[in-house]
Amino acid sequence: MKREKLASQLSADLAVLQRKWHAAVQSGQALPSYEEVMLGSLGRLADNMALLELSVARPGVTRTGRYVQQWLGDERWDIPLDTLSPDCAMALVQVASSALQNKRPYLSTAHFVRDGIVQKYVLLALPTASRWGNTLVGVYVNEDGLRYNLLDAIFSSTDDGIVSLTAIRGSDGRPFDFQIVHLNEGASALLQQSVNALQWSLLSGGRNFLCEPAVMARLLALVDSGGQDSLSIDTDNRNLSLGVTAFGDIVSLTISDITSLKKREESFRLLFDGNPMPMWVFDAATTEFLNVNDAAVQHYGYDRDAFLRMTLREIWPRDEWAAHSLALLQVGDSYQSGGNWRHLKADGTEIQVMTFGRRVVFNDREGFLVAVVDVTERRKAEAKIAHMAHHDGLTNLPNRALYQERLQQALEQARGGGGRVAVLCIDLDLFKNVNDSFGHPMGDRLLRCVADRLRAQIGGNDLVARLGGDEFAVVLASVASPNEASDVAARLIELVSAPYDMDGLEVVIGASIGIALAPGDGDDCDVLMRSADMALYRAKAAGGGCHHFFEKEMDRQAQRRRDMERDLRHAFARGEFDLHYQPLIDLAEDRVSGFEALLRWHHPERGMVSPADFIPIAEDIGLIVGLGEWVLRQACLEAARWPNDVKIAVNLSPVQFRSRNLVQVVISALAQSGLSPRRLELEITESLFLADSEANLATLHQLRSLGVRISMDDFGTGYSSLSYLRSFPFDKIKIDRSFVKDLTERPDCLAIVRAIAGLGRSLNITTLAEGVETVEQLDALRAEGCHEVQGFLFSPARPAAEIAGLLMKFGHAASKAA
Ligand SMILES: Nc1nc2c(ncn2[C@@H]2O[C@H](COP(=O)(O)O[C@H]3[C@@H](O)[C@H](n4cnc5c(=O)[nH]c(N)nc54)O[C@@H]3COP(=O)(O)O)[C@@H](O)[C@H]2O)c(=O)[nH]1
Repeated sequence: MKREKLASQLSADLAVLQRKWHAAVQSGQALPSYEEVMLGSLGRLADNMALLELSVARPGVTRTGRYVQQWLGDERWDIPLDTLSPDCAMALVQVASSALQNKRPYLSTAHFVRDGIVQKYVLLALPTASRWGNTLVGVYVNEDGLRYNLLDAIFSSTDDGIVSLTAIRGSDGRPFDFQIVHLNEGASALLQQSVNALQWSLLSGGRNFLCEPAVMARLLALVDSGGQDSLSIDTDNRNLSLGVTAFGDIVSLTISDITSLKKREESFRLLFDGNPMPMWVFDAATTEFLNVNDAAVQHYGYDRDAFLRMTLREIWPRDEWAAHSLALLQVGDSYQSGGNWRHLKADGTEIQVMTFGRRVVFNDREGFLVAVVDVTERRKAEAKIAHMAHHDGLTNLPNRALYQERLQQALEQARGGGGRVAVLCIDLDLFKNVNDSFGHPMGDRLLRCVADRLRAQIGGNDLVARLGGDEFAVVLASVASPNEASDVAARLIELVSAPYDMDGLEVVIGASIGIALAPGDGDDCDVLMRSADMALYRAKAAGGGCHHFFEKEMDRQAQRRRDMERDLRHAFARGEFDLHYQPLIDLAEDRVSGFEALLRWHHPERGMVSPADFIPIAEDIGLIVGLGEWVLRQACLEAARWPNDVKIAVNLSPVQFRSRNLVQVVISALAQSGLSPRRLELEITESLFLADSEANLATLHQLRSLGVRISMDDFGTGYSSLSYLRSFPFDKIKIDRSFVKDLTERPDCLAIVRAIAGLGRSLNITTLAEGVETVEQLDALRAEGCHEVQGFLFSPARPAAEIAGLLMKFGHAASKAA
């Protein structure tokens, strides 16, 4: 019967039976009666029915229709289930049990294999109750028409080729050819011919790889010997694997395309053998090396054969045997060594490695494929970087970071044990001179020598560090008393001050040391270091070559200085600065020849702060550059309002020269104010020549070439005032007021003033005496031939608003007006 017809009859039968069952159910009863459902009225359907009784000692099929008898292959009635074929028994029991459990009809399907053919059956179980009180299940069984060949299904489910051959024997009884009796689609694809073309064909007449004489010979040999064989065939860029089994004259072939597998193997081999990273496979149980690549042979230095006779243990340093073995026991299917392991090379050198392993089967042995990264150089570099992070590159002494770490530790220990810690800040005296005179390479050598001497003295828990430049520091982790710290400081000063032999050149420097103690001078690193720094400042101020302990007063001074710095930074924006002007008197003409602009700071709380106090601070914090520019512009603007023959003198700080745009600022101030350059005098001090004098001289020349006049202020107070007169053509020398002050009482001062005035005359430089307070001083200066004077005798510096009055007062006969 056609499948469609079978299917429609099947669904009609199922519908009838279910309707019948439901119609037979009486109200109040769980199951309909057996008699109602099964007896009398089933007609054609009775052929497909089996009656099951499960609730008895030996469950079985009590009645069967004709169709069911064929299905069971058993025509008896009352067949115990355990004597039925298992597939039928299981299908019946499952559907009947489900129906009884649910107390309603239960539909199920089952597949059965008969003569290699798979058939699908539908089973409908109808639970009923017999009048004798037992339950009986009627099971309708019918085929749904779907059948297929099991072997074909299996064969076609694989891409592998399956071919059955039968040997053809000649008259001599020997096999000489084969006929293909069966093949699947996979074989057809691999042999590149259709199933129809191949089936029943002779291999001898074929054109595929099975027909190759070498293959045929192997197949024929196997017919004789029986058993199994396997062949590898490379054809048409494909790698094929042939499995052959002979049963008498029947030869069964399985053909697999292993091209991609081969490629994978090849890539693996390439990855392993040609890998620049050392790799090996070792046996998981014995740790024997099963394979090693060229990189491993080269890197470790064992020759391949020796390597393959070794176990892992032989490349482990003895002290790591236990740790290595334990780690191996704990690895899973893959591992990556967390830390570094050490391995031994053939020449006995140790390397640090990281290993990456994966469990593999190699030549049928369980093992691990391992890749090794030699991190020896990386670790050395890391160690070097770590060292560099904590050490000074020049002297190899600990640096500030390590110093602070150690100081912190010492403080914590002292806190716990009640000890005392001393911090010694060391600054070299005269080191700058060596650097300036002999150059930086010599300076560097000297620093290394100093470091060596300090290192030789400071050891144990104590530490000496270089903090930068010529600054060193010592932490004495435990000192019994301040005296002990003082003794160490004195010893270090003596040590550092001993002469250094630099290639036959004797170099002498000194050292100053500031000492701070904890507890007392500070409880944490920063405070303690600051305290030691303040003490060092005091030692330096005392002339160097000595040590000084921190005192609380230093802290107060430092605080005052910090306050001043803070206030100074805001003073400009708050408009707290002002310029006052002090008249300069020309003695020959007896009139005001100009004014010196002097900066004033009106502090909101402190009142008037002297420039002598705040200008050095403004210089230190770099504020003087902006402030000096403001002074210059302001003074030029003011002077532009004065008569044309009245000059303006403006003080310049050496720091302003460092800014390198001083000339531009002067040009701009002149242009902005319209003041003639001839009316501007710039006052500089000798300190300008102490550093970078070449550049500063060049700037001075540029300024002078603008037409601006240059005065040397505070003349006579520096170390080599006279020599500076040779280096630059000054327009004016201002004789320092310290000489003027005692002019009339001290012959030496008079002699100095006389000498400077004479110098001025012979070099054609105007001389001005500062700080003239008395008529006697004025007379003496006039007698010595000074050209100009300035001082309280005439007027202190006054605000701009009073200039007109001063000019009026001293415009003519100034000396008389004073
Ligand atoms: N770079 C800059 N320096 C400046 C500026 N303004 C001032 N200064 C420098 O500050 C120092 C102190 O100045 P100051 O307190 O203003 O003192 C000046 C005069 O007031 C003082 N003077 C003048 N006559 C007398 C006197 O008869 N007796 C006496 N005891 N003092 C007197 O001398 C100072 C002027 O000195 P000098 O500059 O050397 O001519 C001082 O060094 C100023 O230079 C500035 O804007 N920039």
